[in-house]
Amino acid sequence: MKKPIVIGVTGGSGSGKTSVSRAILDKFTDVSILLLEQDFYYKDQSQLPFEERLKTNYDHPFAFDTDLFIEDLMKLIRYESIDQPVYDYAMHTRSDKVIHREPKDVIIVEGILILEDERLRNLMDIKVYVDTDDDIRIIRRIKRDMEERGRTLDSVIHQYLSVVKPMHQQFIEPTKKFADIIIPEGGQNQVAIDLMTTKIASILSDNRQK
Ligand SMILES: Nc1ncnc2c1ncn2[C@@H]1O[C@H](COP(=O)(O)OP(=O)(O)O)[C@@H](O)[C@H]1O
Ligand SMILES: Nc1ccn([C@@H]2O[C@H](COP(=O)(O)O)[C@@H](O)[C@H]2O)c(=O)n1
Repeated sequence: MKKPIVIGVTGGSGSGKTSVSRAILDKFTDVSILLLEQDFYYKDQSQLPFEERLKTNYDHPFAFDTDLFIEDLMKLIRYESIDQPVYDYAMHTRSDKVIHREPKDVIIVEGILILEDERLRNLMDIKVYVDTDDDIRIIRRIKRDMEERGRTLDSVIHQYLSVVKPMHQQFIEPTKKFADIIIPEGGQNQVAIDLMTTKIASILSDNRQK
């Protein structure tokens, strides 16, 4: 039976997962690809006061609504559409909007903990870990969180040292062993992007001949 190709792209925060995923996406002009970000599936916390949401550990598997994420991914694999939740980083909760997404022949699933859950891993055809040094990741994160996610320098540093770093070591780094491909230094690794693109094109061509 026809089935979309599912590519998982993981790595630590700021490693370049989104940049790698977009670089792959940009390589395909004639095939439309769906990018499904795990971050959109952070649990809804609208019932909690804002001050309480600040205390959540966003780098622990419990922070995600993984059942909903799997449910939506399975629908896309069955070529059914989904209403994807939308996440607001400044408010630390889901927004009341959803985005209607149509299924595609290629799905890129991207996020810090996508290889942590065995059920998710089993849905992926290719698993990629973007491996970037911790110092580079924290520098990128400071810049991004201050420019795009409404954070202060002190809050980014405090969150990194108290939560992001230990959770990375406990939950994210160990998932490297599940990866088929480990890409050093994120989005600028053109050789890795080209290899991935060639592999995806070859699977697509095989699928068309079936
Ligand atoms: N190879 C790279 N060189 C320089 N900056 C990069 C590179 N890859 C990503 N970035 C920047 O670092 C930040 C985090 O990258 P992103 O792809 O969003 O990482 P992730 O999705 O893993 O958190 C972004 O602002 C992005 O523009
Ligand atoms: N309310 C939130 C939700 C998540 N985060 C942080 O986002 C990181 C994951 O996103 P990347 O794009 O960096 O992979 C994760 O490390 C969480 O700490 C947050 O700060 N606030």
